[in-house]
Amino acid sequence: MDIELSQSRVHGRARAPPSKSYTHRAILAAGYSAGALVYDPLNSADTKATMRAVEAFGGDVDRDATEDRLDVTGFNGRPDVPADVVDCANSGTTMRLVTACAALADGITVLTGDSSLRSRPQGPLLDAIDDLGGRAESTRDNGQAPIAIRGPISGGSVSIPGDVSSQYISALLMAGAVTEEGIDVELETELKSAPYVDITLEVLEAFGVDAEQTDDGFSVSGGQSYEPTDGEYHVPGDFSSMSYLLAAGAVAAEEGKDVVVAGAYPSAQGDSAIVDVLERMGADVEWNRDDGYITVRKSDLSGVEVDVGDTPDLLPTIAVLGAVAEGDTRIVNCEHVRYKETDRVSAMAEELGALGAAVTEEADVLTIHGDESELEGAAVDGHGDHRIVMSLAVAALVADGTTTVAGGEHVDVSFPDFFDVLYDLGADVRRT
Ligand SMILES: O=C(O)C1=C[C@@H](OP(=O)(O)O)[C@@H](O)[C@H](O)C1
Ligand SMILES: C=C(OP(=O)(O)O)C(=O)O
Repeated sequence: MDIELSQSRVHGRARAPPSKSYTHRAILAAGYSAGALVYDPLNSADTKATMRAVEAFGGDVDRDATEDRLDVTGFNGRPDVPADVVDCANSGTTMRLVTACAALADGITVLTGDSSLRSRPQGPLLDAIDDLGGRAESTRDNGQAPIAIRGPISGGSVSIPGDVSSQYISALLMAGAVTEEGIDVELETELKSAPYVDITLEVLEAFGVDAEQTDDGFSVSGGQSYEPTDGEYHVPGDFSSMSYLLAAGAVAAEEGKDVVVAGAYPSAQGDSAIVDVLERMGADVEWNRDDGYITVRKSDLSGVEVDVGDTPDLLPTIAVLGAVAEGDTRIVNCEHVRYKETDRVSAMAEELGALGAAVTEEADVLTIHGDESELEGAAVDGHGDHRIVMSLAVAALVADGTTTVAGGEHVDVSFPDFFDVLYDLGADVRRT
């Protein structure tokens, strides 16, 4: 589906969707338990893949739309061997978290996904499962899905690189809690995307599971049970999704009016750093942490340097801000952002370039030269990636004329009603 957007001004109040990262973990943690209620879940293509996986392992996930809740019957720490191949669709989080869960089952689980997911790196996690006494193989022997995992593992110690995906560590910690021996993870390199492991630790704690950071990595003891307080868990709002709405306000809010984003309570999400990035760029932004909302007005932005080591998902949003700002915006420490649904470093360089931005791409750095950028409406491609689509839609609000973004349907991965929210804020947006 193509989305046509014309230069627009926006204002008003919006609510960001619930956090994708917390929802995945809450659904799987509820699966590891005897059963739990997950309130305010994100219902999106990616989180549905995790729901399907919990069902494949013998659990059950029922959606109660009136209560905005998922009623999860768990498999109580002992996943069945799935009766069929598990399709993780476009979701890296699902594939990684489910790989470690599959290693607990007494048999073989086969995981696959769409063509994007089948090109993303799984090798380090497969090696870790092997080292823990299971068998894990890529069917094409290239470290990518489809993958086959044979369990059961009983825990142990393992070392793993930290600079490919933090999801490997989250996966091992979640599964390790219900092994006999527990799992110690030693990091072979510096950890990228570290706040996502903090999110895992926060959800584990909410489900009564102890896990901790150690001098050289992370550790979880075995023999634990997942039991959330009062049998329920509440998912907070998603700061990665909020970043598009905040960026829209910063570059395109109507004169004298603001964009207010609700659902913004503090949590372990590294992507709340978007507020700090906007402030550093000179945006007029205020975060009321107690009441959970962020207010932003249009302001003149200046280029800054941003290290996205902890916050890879912010790269597309920051790149768009950079194209509107004065001077250079240097996004550094971004090599791991190439291992996402698409290579987001090169996708943003290409598509912002098509809109008239001047961009320099290096292996680990993306520089947007705001002074040499004049955004003009054009036909751009979302590269089948929800974050590329949403960030290009923000760029389209300031580009002269009309922009067409191909692949608008991919927002269903993390923010299914993104275009409705943008429309309600006043954007001139049409599905074609
Ligand atoms: O664990 C998670 O929920 C996520 C971790 C990050 O991936 P990496 O750890 O692979 O960088 C992030 O990019 C992804 O959107 C969600
Ligand atoms: C990379 C992302 O998710 P995942 O790794 O779960 O596919 C994302 O949402 O930007």
